[in-house]
Amino acid sequence: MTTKPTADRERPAIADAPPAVALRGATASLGGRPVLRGVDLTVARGETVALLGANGSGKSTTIRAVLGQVPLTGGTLELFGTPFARFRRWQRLGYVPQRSTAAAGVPATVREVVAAGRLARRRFGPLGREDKAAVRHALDQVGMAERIKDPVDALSGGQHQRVLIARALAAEPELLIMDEPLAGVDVGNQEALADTLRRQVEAGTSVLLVLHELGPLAPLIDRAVVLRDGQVERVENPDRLHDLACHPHGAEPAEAAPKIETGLLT
Ligand SMILES: Nc1ncnc2c1ncn2[C@@H]1O[C@H](COP(=O)(O)OP(=O)(O)OP(=O)(O)O)[C@@H](O)[C@H]1O
Repeated sequence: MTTKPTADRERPAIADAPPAVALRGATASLGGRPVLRGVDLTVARGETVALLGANGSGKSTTIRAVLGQVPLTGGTLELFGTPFARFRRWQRLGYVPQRSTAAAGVPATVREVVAAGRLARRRFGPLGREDKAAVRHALDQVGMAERIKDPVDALSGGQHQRVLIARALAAEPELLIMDEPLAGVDVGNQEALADTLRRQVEAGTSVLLVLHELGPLAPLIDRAVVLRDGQVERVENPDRLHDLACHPHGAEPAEAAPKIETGLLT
């Protein structure tokens, strides 16, 4: 894990910067059914926010709404302080989709998949030196550099997942959005990925991620937003303090809230 990208990230100063994500009163429907029913979600610059909740509670839909993949029927969304309709700087975002939706069976090499993470940063055409360094660095970070020439079809599920994480890292994003990034990844590699994510966070990256189990990522989480039936049920800090600013649905006292334990919310 030695290669470094040649370009610095050119981040703006993050003190006092508008939040990476500001979703307010978001409503959305899928298949004619309301799926998000007034979700408020803020990810401050440099913050790591976990979305938790039972199957079908709206976690993936929330992050897909943040990415513009699910249109809002109500409420507002701002990314880095820019109303969504005017937001164009997609290179500031990296996205790791839910594994089942990402396994499309496309014939591509590991290098090609990870290089796709550079698309928002460059014109079409051959990879430049910076792109190649970023691809190599991202693969180093997930421990997959040795498989760079392999077809992704030849990877196991967990290895494929690590390549998808590398694709998001290759974008050198200021906001990483990940849908169950550790699904199918073995414990040893979960620890390694948690370490990678910790370095991203230390470098100032904001992170929004869907998790079923906090696992080795637990120490990184600043706030956990628990969804239920398309609404925020509660918001918890690691020390179980509530963030009322982000919890418009009536938070219970912290001592009454059940402790967030691995696997208990699903
Ligand atoms: N394409 C779709 N058409 C219709 N309904 C959908 C569609 N996608 C999701 N839904 C519904 O929206 C609701 C929220 O789904 P979502 O995928 O956001 O849940 P989730 O919290 O991410 O669940 P999981 O933990 O199972 O990934 C569910 O009831 C689901 O059935």
